[in-house]
Amino acid sequence: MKVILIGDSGHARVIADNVTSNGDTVIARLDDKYSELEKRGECFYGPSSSVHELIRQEQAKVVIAIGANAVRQKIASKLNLSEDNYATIIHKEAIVSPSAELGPGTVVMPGVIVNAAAKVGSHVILNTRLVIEHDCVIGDYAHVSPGAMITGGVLVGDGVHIGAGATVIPTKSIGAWSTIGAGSVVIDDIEEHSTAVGVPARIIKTADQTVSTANRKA
Ligand SMILES: CC(=O)SCCNC(=O)CCNC(=O)[C@H](O)C(C)(C)COP(=O)(O)OP(=O)(O)OC[C@H]1O[C@@H](n2cnc3c(N)ncnc32)[C@H](O)[C@@H]1OP(=O)(O)O
Repeated sequence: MKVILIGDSGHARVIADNVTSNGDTVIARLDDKYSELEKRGECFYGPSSSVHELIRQEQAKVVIAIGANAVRQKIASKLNLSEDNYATIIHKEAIVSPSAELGPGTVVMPGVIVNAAAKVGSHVILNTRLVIEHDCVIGDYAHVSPGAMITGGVLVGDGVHIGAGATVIPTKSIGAWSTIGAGSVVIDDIEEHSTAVGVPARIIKTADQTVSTANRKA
């Protein structure tokens, strides 16, 4: 498979490694820091607007290789490609249950385990060595960071960022576009657009306010 990466930063370099781990080839790195499409060696570099031309010319699939969830969503909306135009990239050293589902544009890094009947949406990042346990549902544009442990039956909303090494206990829900701090342990449902940190995780920010330290539960 030929793959076009949208984005040309550190995250894109990691995804390029994932692509080549399977014997596939990155044929283009598109980023709006480039003004014109040009070929250097075997790879095209150019602005993201070149993507439509390259898909037609090269019969390639696309991955939006940008770490920020909201930016990934914005670019997907702007490109307006069909689901078929996106690749799902699974590193050869990840373990994905045959009964799990992964959406288009989703990337699965080395050492990840996705267990039975998990449903992972589109344009999701499942980062290095995390675990998504059985029956979890992970929304579109979510990013689960390295080493996180998402236990059985957890619901992770669209656009959620779960920090490195965080744990979510079984059947809890993380509302859309919330952030869980690195190393936190989520033992309660977390409402949308919140930031929660600590062990156990407590909400420190909501969509329209910052919860003062004094008001947080001990
Ligand atoms: C390959 C890769 O690199 S993937 C990237 C993975 N990235 C991550 O895991 C980063 C996750 N991000 C975090 O943990 C961040 O600290 C966030 C998003 C939770 C909070 O960031 P900010 O909104 O900037 O909060 P800020 O740094 O101002 O901290 C606010 C308070 O929360 C506390 N806090 C922040 N993060 C944490 C945490 N992870 N655990 C416990 N407490 C925390 C701070 O000590 C501070 O407490 P105080 O008000 O009592 O002083």
